[in-house]
Amino acid sequence: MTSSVRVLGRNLPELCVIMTPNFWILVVALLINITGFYCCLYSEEDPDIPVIAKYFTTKGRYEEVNPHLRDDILFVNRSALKPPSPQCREAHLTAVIRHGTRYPTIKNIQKMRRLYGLVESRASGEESWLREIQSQWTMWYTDDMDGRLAMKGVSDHKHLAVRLSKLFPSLLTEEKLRAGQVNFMTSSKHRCVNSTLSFMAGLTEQWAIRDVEFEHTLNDALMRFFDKCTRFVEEIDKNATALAEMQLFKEGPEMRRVQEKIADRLRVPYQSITEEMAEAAFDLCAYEFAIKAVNSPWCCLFDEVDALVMEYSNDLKQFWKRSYGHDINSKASCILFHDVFSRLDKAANEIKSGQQVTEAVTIQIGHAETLLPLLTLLGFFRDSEALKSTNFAQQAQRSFRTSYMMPYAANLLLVLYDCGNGDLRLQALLNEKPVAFPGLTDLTSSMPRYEDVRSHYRELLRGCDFETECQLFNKPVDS
Ligand SMILES: O=P(O)(O)O[C@H]1[C@H](OP(=O)(O)O)[C@@H](OP(=O)(O)O)[C@H](O)[C@@H](O)[C@H]1OP(=O)(O)O
Repeated sequence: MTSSVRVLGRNLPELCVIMTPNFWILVVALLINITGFYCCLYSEEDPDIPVIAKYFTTKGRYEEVNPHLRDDILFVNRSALKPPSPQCREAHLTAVIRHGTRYPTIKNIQKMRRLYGLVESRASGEESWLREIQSQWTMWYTDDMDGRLAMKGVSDHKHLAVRLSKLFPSLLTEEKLRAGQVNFMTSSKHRCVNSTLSFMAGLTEQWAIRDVEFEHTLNDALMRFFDKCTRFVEEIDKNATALAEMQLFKEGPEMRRVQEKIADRLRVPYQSITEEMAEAAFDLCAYEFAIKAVNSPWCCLFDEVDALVMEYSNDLKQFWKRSYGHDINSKASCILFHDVFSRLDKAANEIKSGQQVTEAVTIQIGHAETLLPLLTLLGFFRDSEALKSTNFAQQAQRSFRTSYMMPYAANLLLVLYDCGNGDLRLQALLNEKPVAFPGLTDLTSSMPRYEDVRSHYRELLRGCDFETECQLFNKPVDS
């Protein structure tokens, strides 16, 4: 991706049409050198997309993980599914989905408000992006927004529903929906309930269904298992030392340099740009883009080097609070793991006994902290080395990158195929892209036999007891 510069509020290419490119490049280079004039970068692909949009971690858009959707939000590629033989037919779909694009939580809105006050009153400079913040932009986020679903989040789920009905045209159908063979389960949080209603609306609008309303069940035991797991609550959620690596990185040299560069761009004292202020600025850039599709002037406070540091800081949070950092993080999702496989087993047994599959589709809508522990339990995105405060440089090519795994509306799909003669296959898709089960190399196809998948996870299927794992013994963290 090439970058271009925005000078005096206008895109450089527009200015270049009247002079030879070399002349203008020289002028800009001189401007930067003489005045320290910081130009805000944007991508040549699309000036409305911040160059740093690919580093927004759990506050990133689904479209950045599936760029083809920027042009056609309803595009699907069924040929990517590749069942091992033409006689295979999809028999059951379980989808564990994160809610859609949301507003910031109240704690972050308050940080953003403090940052805006600082920039409005103390920053100085003639840069167009700074003048835009100080004279045009207003702090429009209010405390009552507190993590609620944004309108973009409604369309995230409406569009996802339509794409899944196109991806699985014999499963997610109007007939099955009306027959009660499509079940909806959600976290009780408003963003998840509203995402569920949006997903349903995507289907009912597609099929012009107006004569019936469909039910959904609130199930926090499954969708918010982390709240119910005593050991997680006591040893991780309430224990600041569980996130020590994240905290050390936030106080370390890489983050300090980001803070200094922001202070330099704003021409304010270094001590006024704390790590929290840097995080608030990064969040403002991410939320303005995710909610309004705007390449906000706040994004001009970061270059790509800075964004990689901010991304790693949030990946450290997710790694140590929701993933491989502590064993209980993923073991807390045992209850969801068993729920998913119990439904797959039920469908498999109905197929083997020649019965109709009673539950064709289950849509389960939760949070990043619902999906990430489950992906961890299944072994996805595990690196050889843990993410630490001291190995940022070595982790540049890590697979544990929440910008890729966990955007708004992120989803894990498990599709059971009946290939005839008792041959059942199971395919996993993450964010609509087929993924192999980690460590399960199936020689015949990308779609392993269901029994091979069950065998691969036999220890978890036999054990992984939520009550046992979540009991608060005196055993040390990570045992
Ligand atoms: O930093 P914030 O307050 O945004 O963190 C949120 C979580 O957002 P995330 O860290 O995943 O970007 C939010 O997860 P979500 O999937 O529901 O968006 C979580 O529900 C909320 O409690 C905050 O998590 P935290 O761990 O309590 O900071």
